[in-house]
Amino acid sequence: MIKVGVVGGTGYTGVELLRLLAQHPEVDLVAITSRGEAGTPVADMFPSLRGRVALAFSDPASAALEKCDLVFFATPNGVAMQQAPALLEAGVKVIDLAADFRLKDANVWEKWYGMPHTSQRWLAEAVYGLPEVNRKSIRKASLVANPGCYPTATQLGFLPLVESGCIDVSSLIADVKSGVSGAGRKAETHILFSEASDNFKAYGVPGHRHLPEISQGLTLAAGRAVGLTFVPHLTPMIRGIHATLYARITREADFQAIFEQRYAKEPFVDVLPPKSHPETRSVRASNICRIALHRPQNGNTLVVLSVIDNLVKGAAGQAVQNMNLMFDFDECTGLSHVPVLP
Ligand SMILES: NC(=O)C1=CN([C@@H]2O[C@H](COP(=O)(O)OP(=O)(O)OC[C@H]3O[C@@H](n4cnc5c(N)ncnc54)[C@H](OP(=O)(O)O)[C@@H]3O)[C@@H](O)[C@H]2O)C=CC1
Ligand SMILES: CC(=O)N[C@@H](CCC(=O)OP(=O)(O)O)C(=O)O
Repeated sequence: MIKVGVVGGTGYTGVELLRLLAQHPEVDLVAITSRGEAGTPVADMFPSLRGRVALAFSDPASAALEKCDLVFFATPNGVAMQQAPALLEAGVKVIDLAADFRLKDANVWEKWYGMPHTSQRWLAEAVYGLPEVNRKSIRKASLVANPGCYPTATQLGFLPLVESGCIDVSSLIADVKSGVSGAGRKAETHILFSEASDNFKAYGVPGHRHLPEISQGLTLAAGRAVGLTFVPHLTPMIRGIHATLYARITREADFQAIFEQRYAKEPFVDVLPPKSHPETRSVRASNICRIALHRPQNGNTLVVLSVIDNLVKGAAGQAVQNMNLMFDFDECTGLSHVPVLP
């Protein structure tokens, strides 16, 4: 068993982590922090965890996190880069669910996140936690930067094509929809029930902070700079991401076979039969990404459909998958739930 702490246990990714960790046979949860709720039993705030998590929230300053083998940060952007280095220097492994260690260039980080990076040493050491790309490095990492939710669905959908050399990587288009839990648990007007339900809108069209993260990953996969148009949308559902991805063919190939071969050994990527239409509810509460490929009217545009649960493969589940790799557990431990319908 490993001793695990969670910094930021009151947000949606925090409680999703607790749901998964409470059922993980190799994990002993020893600390869950909240500054605002210190002293409150976790199960008082989240009755779904009654009988499964006996801890109370503790203040991060007094939580003895340095006694853990692994600490997850499920905190807003900018927190882990301040608090994780001391733990890492004490030999504790860290997985950050926020964006602090995702962008390799500190100038790009500052441009998109509006604050200087305070831990460039650990930024250089961090491994981007997309197991389908970096499995070997994740196994040896002390610090894993867990990918964002839109970047997970988008990169998994584009990767086989970008790696194949058979598409024009300068004209990629990602039209992606997210459920409202993607915005977190904080009180904000645009995610009030009467604003977000029975409504649908694009946002961040001039530039969203996941654009540089997706571009960074696809550029590495392509071996040259990619050109990407990324448009996120807010949909009136709670969980789920649906990415509709467009790529122009430059060389003919059996694209369905390319996808099937690329993900043949991936436990959490399911390539559907040709012409399928994956639904977000087919992955709800699971760590699975389902992908389907289309070639409308046999033209020269490929359309890839990629769905995930933003809180699981897009956040907490992928973080547990990374933990399994870092501690040499079976990669699927604690992650074999069947999706929830309806
Ligand atoms: N929602 C999603 O689908 C996804 C979210 N993410 C990322 O995961 C991270 C967490 O998001 P989400 O779960 O929505 O959480 P919230 O942002 O709603 O919650 C943040 C948590 O962090 C704690 N916290 C806030 N500030 C500090 C601080 N300075 N020091 C210590 N703890 C702090 C809060 O508790 P308290 O203030 O009481 O200490 C709370 O428990 C974010 O960076 C988000 O971008 C990533 C992928 C998907
Ligand atoms: C629907 C919604 O609002 N989604 C969030 C992105 C999800 C997220 O938390 O991303 P990071 O981990 O990179 O911060 C947004 O667009 O800001």
